[in-house]
Amino acid sequence: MSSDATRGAPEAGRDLMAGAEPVPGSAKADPILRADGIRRSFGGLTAVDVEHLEVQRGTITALIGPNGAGKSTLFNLLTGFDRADAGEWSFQGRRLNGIPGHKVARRGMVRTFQLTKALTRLTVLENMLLAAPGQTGERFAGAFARWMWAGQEAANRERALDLLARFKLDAKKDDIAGSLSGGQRKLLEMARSLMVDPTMVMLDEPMAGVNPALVQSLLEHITALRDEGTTVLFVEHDMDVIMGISDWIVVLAQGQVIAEGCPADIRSNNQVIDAYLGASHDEPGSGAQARKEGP
Ligand SMILES: Nc1ncnc2c1ncn2[C@@H]1O[C@H](COP(=O)(O)OP(=O)(O)OP(=O)(O)O)[C@@H](O)[C@H]1O
Repeated sequence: MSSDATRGAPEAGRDLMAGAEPVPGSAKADPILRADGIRRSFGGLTAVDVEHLEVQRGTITALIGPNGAGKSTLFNLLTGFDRADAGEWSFQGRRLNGIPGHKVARRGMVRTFQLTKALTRLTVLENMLLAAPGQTGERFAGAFARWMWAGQEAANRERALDLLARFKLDAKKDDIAGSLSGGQRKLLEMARSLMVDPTMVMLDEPMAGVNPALVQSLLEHITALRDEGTTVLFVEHDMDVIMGISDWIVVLAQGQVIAEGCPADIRSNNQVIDAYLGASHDEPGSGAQARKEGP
């Protein structure tokens, strides 16, 4: 891809990485997320075995690796959607072990989800409202609570409409989500995650199945989030996207962090190239695209 948005992240994000060593488990100046000894096995297979990982606040960090490296499993563990066999991890200094996904989101760390079949039957606006923070009316009874609840519903609706306008989905607010294109669904997934005003967003393959015409728009949204101060951690297979917008890259292979660094470090790291070639995958920086889904 040769677009402006992939030509290089604004310096601010990369400046934050200036003191970080390009080695697995390297310390960051101001880590928003830390994980130690996090492990998950399925039967005899160790899917994740990460000794130490820190994610720098205010940056776009990519989590990459060949198929089956453990990226999705690590995402699930960190966000409370799977249980680790061992390890400790914290977000903004608070331990997250054993905290379920919806509570992790309330603490400011949200992940995107592909639209499930049930959600595709709802309208775009209904999808947004379902992602809104907890409803006050569920906790209190009586007229005062109903009045407060109505106020909250109005605020949620206003936020949803603002976000839909930002992602250029406002004209589609009453359309059934299932009628959206692959790229528009990705925009909706991102917009949904912002309903809770997160400090950190974790994007699971934001470019998968996206028509090239919408890739540019998605990239601009991701860099805009970072420029507004939101920390972004994303899993992606498209090497052009990864090398273009990441401030820092963490490489997983067979459940372990085998390399970390800025795009230039990773591009020339032989261990990373070997891991990808060993998995018959794209060579990092080759420009080849290995999307799981078609356009
Ligand atoms: N629920 C599960 N039960 C059994 N094995 C699992 C389960 N989830 C993941 N695995 C296995 O754990 C390993 C890591 O899988 P994971 O999906 O985390 O990798 P990934 O890096 O996200 O791969 P991809 O890029 O293909 O999505 C794989 O060998 C996978 O088959």
